Amino acid sequence: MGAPGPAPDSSAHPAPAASTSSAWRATTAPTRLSFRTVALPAGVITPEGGDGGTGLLDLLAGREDVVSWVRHGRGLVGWGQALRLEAQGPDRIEALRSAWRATVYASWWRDALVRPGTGPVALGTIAFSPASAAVSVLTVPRVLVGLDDSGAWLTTAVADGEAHPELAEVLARLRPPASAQTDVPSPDAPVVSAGALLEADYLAAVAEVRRRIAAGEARKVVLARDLLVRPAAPLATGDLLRRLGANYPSCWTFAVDSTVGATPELLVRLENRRLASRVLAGTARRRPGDAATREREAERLAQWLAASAKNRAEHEFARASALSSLEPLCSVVEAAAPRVLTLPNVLHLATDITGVVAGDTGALSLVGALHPTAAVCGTPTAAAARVIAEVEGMDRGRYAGPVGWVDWHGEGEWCIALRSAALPPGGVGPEAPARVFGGGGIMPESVPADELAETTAKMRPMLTALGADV
Ligand SMILES: C=C(O[C@H]1C=CC=C(C(=O)O)[C@@H]1O)C(=O)O
Repeated sequence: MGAPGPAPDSSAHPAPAASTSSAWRATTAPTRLSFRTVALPAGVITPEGGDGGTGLLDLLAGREDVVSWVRHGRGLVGWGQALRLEAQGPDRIEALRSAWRATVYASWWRDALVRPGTGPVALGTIAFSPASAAVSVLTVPRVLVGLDDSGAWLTTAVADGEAHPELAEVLARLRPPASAQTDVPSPDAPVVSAGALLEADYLAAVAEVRRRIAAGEARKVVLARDLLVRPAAPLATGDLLRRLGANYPSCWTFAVDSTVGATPELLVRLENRRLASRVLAGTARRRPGDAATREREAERLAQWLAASAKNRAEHEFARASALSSLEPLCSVVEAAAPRVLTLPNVLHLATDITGVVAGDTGALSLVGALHPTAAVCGTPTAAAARVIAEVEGMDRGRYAGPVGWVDWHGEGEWCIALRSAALPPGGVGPEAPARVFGGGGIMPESVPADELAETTAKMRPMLTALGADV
């Protein structure tokens, strides 16, 4: 791996030291990129849009080929691709971590803001299983727009030696045409069909997992299913994301390499060596209805969930697996008492974890240590993964895998790709179905029909964004 070339100006940040162990280094020399971050004028991008400003997700109206990481209107959106790193197999997370580090080492950047998400950033989506046919990817968009409480910025990434686009040119493209701003849902319902398993087969699969748990093969197994959804008319990925962001503002509305969703589960955020994680497991499903009825129902469900022995035990497995993965990598880890998280479609038992990482452990190393937690796999991990592989009947692809972003010094934010879908390349339409996923933790006392209904409730964010009435 070569040493960095001459800095284009003295404000460029020095690159961190090169990685010494890397499957990546053996195969290819890292690409040299040039990044430039500039602050955007106040009011151009606003959390809610409107008032003369544009919301981050509004920038994606009508677009394919987008990336998104937005919560409460803040985060990152982008388009184009300056670099794509791919990996597969058991070492996929470490290979991506190492390849990104080598890329950063070879690259240059200007960034006077130096805030989380400014400067070099890659967004990633990682397959759930080491045996998956789906590739795990880190992608560097050519244009990335960010917004936090201090304001908005724009990062452009080009190959080293290539000119960055003129700022005026990019700013002119930041306001999509008015025609693209209006989301007109198709009046016709999408066609929804079974994925790997018919509903009856899923009920049988839950019963089979219960039987295996009773036989002592595992203590908890997270089983999932998929549906194929063909909207009546083509739907741009950017418009799908705007619907998800509007309906589930407290979730992370994400899109990376055609993996899209609105997830409530934070795998790990690393900022200034401090980490945060939010473990979710244990669910009560909400019914559609008017606001007042739903609010009363949510209070009742919250009490029920907090007292449910089955859900508390299910949650405890997930909480314990996250803590035991983090402890060896941290100088301090603390977990709050479980609480109830209320979302528009479901309620979950939630544990907030905070900690301080030891040494120079980065976000992707934490992701590698945490994945798969018992929130998406089960307990014990290897036994549960074996049962999933034998009973679920599908390759999960990137569903239930890590999704998020990493910056130049290895910090960033990663969630679990739940409430998600795999979109076909080129976007979803009548001939090109979205594959929507949902799962749930199976415990000895699980009732198959309840577990099936729970998966449907968890699919609701994607199904309604695709135009289905559930
Ligand atoms: C596996 C999923 O949810 C997990 C996260 C929260 C609650 C869960 C549960 O109660 O089963 C699951 O562990 C999913 O949404 O597909």
